[in-house]
Amino acid sequence: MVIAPTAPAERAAPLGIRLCGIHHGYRIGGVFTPVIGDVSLDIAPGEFVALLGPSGCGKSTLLRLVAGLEPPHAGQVLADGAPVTGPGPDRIVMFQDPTLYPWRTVRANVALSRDIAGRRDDAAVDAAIGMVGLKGFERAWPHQLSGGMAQRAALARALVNDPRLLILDEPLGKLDSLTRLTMQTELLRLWQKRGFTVIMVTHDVEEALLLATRVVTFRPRPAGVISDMSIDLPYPRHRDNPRLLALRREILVRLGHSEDW
Ligand SMILES: Nc1ncnc2c1ncn2[C@@H]1O[C@H](COP(=O)(O)OP(=O)(O)OP(=O)(O)O)[C@@H](O)[C@H]1O
Repeated sequence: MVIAPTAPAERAAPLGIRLCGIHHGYRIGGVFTPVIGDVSLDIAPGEFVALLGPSGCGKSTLLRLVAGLEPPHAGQVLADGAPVTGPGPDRIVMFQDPTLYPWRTVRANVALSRDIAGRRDDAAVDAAIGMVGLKGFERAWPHQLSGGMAQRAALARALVNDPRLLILDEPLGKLDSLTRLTMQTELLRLWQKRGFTVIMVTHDVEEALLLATRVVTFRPRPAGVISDMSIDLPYPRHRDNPRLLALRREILVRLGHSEDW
């Protein structure tokens, strides 16, 4: 297993997550529908874990449980051994849509979570903006940004509070393919530099294999783990690496796609 380089001493230590026998479901049209069925996973501090599975299988639901946005019906989510009972500043979620406030500048958007946390710190805001390459755009409004820049601003907002766990729900899903490649590199660089734990949902098997130390695949209705693979490939990874291509094929087959994909 490849773990991120050790974080500098002043950084908050990366968070370890343990999912113990998680069951969850929703009432849809008056009928209870199981969505997650007995999922257990152990995610070590500093790991970069990608979750893959068919649409609607419950990946985002699992992320919401880890974020503490809702409690599981059964089982437990533990963060560094302590039960997760609600959202916390150590576990930051980033969604597919950047959800920037249109009436706030880039700087004010990035500073927002810091303002809410009552920890005004101009240097931290500047550092986060610099880290995602938006220096010079602090005073821009969200409508003046490209899709990739808006997603960078959202990433800066996620990083400004020095998260111990970054929870990413298809964060690059709506970007064009070139911007997506740049953002993948950026995300990897930030993870290697900052050393936080990452749990990322993606639909892109190649993206999972380029970035993650571990790829977990799920079956649907209710979601259960099909496979859990450590990806022992050095960084930077190349999409045409034969080992990566073999893993890609293996994962696609496990997800029920034909071998000639
Ligand atoms: N708040 C909710 N109320 C009722 N049903 C919900 C709710 N959230 C999710 N579901 C249901 O739970 C199931 C899993 O949804 P979820 O968004 O977790 O899947 P997903 O794997 O992330 O899907 P996708 O890959 O398409 O984003 C779906 O059937 C969905 O209809």
